[in-house]
Amino acid sequence: MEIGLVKEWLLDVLPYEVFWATESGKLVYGNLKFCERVGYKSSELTKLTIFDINTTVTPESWQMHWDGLKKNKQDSFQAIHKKKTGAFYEVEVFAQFFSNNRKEMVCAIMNDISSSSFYKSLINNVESIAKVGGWKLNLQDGSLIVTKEAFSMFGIHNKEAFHPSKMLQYFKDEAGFRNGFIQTTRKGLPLDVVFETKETPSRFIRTILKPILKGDKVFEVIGVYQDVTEQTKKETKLNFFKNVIDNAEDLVFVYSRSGKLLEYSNSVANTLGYSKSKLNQATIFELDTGVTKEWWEAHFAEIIEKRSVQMEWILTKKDGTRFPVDIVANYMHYEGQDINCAVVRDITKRKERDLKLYQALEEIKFLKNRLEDENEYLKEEISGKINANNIVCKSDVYEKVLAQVKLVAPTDTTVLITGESGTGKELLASALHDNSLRKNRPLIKVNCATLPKELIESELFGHKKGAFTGAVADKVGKFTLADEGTIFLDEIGEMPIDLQAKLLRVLQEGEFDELGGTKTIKVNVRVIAATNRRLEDMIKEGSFREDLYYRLNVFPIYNIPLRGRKEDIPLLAQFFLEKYSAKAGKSFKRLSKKTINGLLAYDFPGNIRELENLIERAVILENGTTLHAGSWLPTNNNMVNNTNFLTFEAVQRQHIIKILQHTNGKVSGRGGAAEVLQMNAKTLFAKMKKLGIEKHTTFTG
Ligand SMILES: Nc1ncnc2c1ncn2[C@@H]1O[C@H](COP(=O)(O)OP(=O)(O)OP(=O)(O)O)[C@@H](O)[C@H]1O
Repeated sequence: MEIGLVKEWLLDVLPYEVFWATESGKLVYGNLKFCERVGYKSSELTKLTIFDINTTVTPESWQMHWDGLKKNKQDSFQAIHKKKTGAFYEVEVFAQFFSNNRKEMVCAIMNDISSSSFYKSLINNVESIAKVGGWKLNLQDGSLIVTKEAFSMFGIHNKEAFHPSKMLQYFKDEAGFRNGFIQTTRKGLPLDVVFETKETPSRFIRTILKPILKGDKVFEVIGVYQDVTEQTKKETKLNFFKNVIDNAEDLVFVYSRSGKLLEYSNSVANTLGYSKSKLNQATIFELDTGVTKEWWEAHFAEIIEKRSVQMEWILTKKDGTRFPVDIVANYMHYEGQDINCAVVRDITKRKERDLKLYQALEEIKFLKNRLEDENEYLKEEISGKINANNIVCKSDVYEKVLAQVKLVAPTDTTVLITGESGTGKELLASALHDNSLRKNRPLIKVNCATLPKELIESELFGHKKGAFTGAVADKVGKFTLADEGTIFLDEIGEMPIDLQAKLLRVLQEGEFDELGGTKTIKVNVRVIAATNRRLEDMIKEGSFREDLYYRLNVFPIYNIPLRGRKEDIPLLAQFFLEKYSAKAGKSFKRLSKKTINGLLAYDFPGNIRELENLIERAVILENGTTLHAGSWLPTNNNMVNNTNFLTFEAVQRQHIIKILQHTNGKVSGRGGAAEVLQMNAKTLFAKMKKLGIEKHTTFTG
């Protein structure tokens, strides 16, 4: 066998792919294995160039590669070859420069590394788990090898786009990336920087560039991209929290079990006044001389047991100033050691507030006690008796009145109660009845002033059907109703004179004649009469029968006006306050001293009724538990000036005068005041007399 044939045979049996190429890149030979791998026949192959096989190679890079090989004779690298079908595969190339018959040539011997799939897949897996992609850039021929993970990390599929000059567009800091690459390639400086991508949400890619030097020149760059988004975000979060802690007003101390200060917030240095270099070396025992080793051990044991302990403490600054703090000491176990993380809050302001609050509370307590004492005194002052008949009394004078009531009540004696309007005459009448043997029978009340004169008779004595026009049915009189009971004739002074005889007969004989009937009716009635008029004067005037007066005045009781028994005012006011407060759903409990003084200073022309109305109004107007003096409280001055406080009689007087002015002084007859007022002329005359309106008064103008 010829030597040449042996060589050729050898080239075909060796487990390597081999081809020869000329300076122009033309392929002049390919062994059987190479032809089989790329899928060309030997005859087809010799028509191809290196650019058909390795698509990343350009004429310029081939020339550089050729020159390098010519100089260095050999080189090894990885490359990607393209088959006739268009598929790519990776190879490890050992290139050797040689000349044959003066012809210069490159012999490339290739080992298919894509077949070592086990290692390849292992590397791929490791890369994808670690999120690490690698690449290698040959600066001489510009060839680039990129791992699968590196491609998929950026979603790129072709090498051109992976070149660092293109990759920079993926990062926000394009200039930083470009500079880093230039520094590595030109100055041989390695790079390890995290770049943020432009995507949303962005990722953080750790970029490592390692220059491979040949002599003093960088001929290759090995690059690593690592997706460190998660770590970076965690770090950012940690930094954020560290920032929060540093900027918090609270002081954060992290101590080891031995008492060494491991970490602290900025506020610690700022507040305590220590330098950071001092704090970095400090222990709890230096920072707080009050803490002993025993105490610290016990404290640590407690936080280990309870996980968190809260306490108040006094901290000392570097300059010796002391201030109160609130400490929450938390137990943590970190990197194999026990940690005390204490959050400390300055409570100076709170303590000052507490002190002020304490002082305020003390003052309130003092005022409360004083008020209670006052109230106690007031209660004592007004604590009189509210007897079974709801008659409030404290004054001795009124006690005497009540003693009279008590005395006469059980008898059948006729009682005449006199006194100003609103003094409680009706109340006394009720008390008389309730304390008599007749209490289980009715107490019939008749107000003679409110009844039209012509109706009083039938009201008192009843009538038979047809007794007078309008008597459409029989009517039982009040005397009949009060049989076995009591009749209370209020405003007895208003009783028409012609009826007084009939009344006298009932009083004397216990009988009367029915109006329009034939029968004489016998009744057993106790009579209690009341008047605010001076009946003696009326007798003199001839408008009240003297005999009736004596018959009524068997047992006179004079009801004292309120201004004559002022001691009763506080008690009465309290009684009405409670009554109307409950009624109005308010919470009044007491009257202020000023209110009581105001009430005592007032004369109460309207007597107890006026006081009652006043308190009722005040309860509506005011709020609280104590009734304070307000605009509702009258004075004797405004009583005179204020027309709002005109008495009922004054209003009646004004009204009658107004009408008389209108009728030119005419009282009775057509167009007279009695007709306008729809009342009996005699009644009006009586009223006028009572109110001091003289007949001869000129009413014109
Ligand atoms: N001692 C008292 N204790 C409690 N309430 C009282 C007392 N005296 C009077 N009152 C109350 O004052 C109001 C007026 O009383 P009363 O109607 O008995 O007076 P009066 O003298 O009959 O008035 P008038 O002459 O105008 O009919 C009533 O609501 C009554 O309950």
